[in-house]
Amino acid sequence: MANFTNPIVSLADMEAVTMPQTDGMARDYWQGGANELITLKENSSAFDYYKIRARCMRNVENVDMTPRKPLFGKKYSIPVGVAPSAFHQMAHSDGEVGTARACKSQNWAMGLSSYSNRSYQEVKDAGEDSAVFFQLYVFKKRNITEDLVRRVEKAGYKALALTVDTPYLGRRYSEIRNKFCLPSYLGYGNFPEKEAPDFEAAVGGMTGSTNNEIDPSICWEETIPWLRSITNMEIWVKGVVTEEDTELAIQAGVDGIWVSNHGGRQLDSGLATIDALPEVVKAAGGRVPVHVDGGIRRGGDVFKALALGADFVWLGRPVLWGLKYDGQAGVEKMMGIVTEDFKSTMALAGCHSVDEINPKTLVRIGPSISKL
Ligand SMILES: Cc1cc2nc3c(=O)[nH]c(=O)nc-3n(C[C@H](O)[C@H](O)[C@H](O)COP(=O)(O)O)c2cc1C
Ligand SMILES: CCCCC(=O)C(=O)O
Repeated sequence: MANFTNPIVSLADMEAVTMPQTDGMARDYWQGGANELITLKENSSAFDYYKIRARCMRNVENVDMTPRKPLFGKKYSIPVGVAPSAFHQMAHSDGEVGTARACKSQNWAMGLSSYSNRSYQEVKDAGEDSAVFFQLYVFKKRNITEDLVRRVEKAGYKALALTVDTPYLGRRYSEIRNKFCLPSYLGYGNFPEKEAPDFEAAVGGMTGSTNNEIDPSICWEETIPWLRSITNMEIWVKGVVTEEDTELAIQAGVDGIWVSNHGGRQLDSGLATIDALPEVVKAAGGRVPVHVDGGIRRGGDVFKALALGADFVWLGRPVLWGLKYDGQAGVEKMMGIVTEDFKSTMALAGCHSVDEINPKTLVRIGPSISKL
């Protein structure tokens, strides 16, 4: 463990003590976002427009945090999971295996990035029932994607989370300036050496390189049916933020929708995800589950996302802070803080179970959202 002496009682504390001790290239990669960071910042700050209407005198001696619905038939401890993020070995030598062990020990769900350092098989072995989502990028070389999909299905992953907000990498100024590259001693765990996609070539967005391996031509009509033809896993889409795309996704037959703007790393000036969530939930109309990520840092944020209709929420950067803090134990510590904070919010709001967290428990103040 690095030398952290401050008591850590919130995720903000964990961020504050770990980031100054993180190498600049990694710190910029984790903390950065697209362009002027407007969406990155608003993902978190927009939660403050929502206020909780607390009920009292409701005997909250027992509070049950189990999710409203099982996920892939399993009851996790809490409707909060670990979102897929790339290159966990930049935070700790255990990498995604440490993260998966923490998920298994705390009974949390986990998504694994296509760009993990450790392989999907190592992560499945470590995380077992917790390692459920495999986040998919579709590459121009479709045979590489197809082979990967077949391998992760065989390993026991339950669903693909097809990332739909990244036809090109966003323009992340800090990565462009410092020419982000994966340290040479780390690898791409999911690809045989000769097929490893060229992440560095993607840095900079459309102008970064003509050799971007991610296929920017993916679309509803072609890509979802193609994935269906090669896998029996569930197919979810990660990165939907509008009612229009919710409808198209459902028409295309997806099994679930994950509202996300990639933690503000892709399109800058997009809506904060907590503000995009209600229109997606309304358009989905209960036909498929809706999950959300982006800027969630407190138990109150989890509560608000559930109140607005999300079935499950996911954390990105806090997992990296936890890993940096102390590997598996650090991720477990981060999870403990979120769990305590969510439980406390539920009790103080007078909710015994997640089912009781509904739109009536919230009001929104401040600038309103209206379509033009
Ligand atoms: C360093 C980093 C790497 C990421 N890598 C991926 C990735 O490989 N695939 C993906 O779909 N999303 C990726 N994401 C986005 C996360 O899955 C998630 O949408 C986002 O981090 C949620 O926002 P938060 O960090 O504010 O919690 C990454 C995010 C970060 C911070
Ligand atoms: C090509 C993208 C890889 C990781 C990623 O999604 C991110 O850095 O946000």
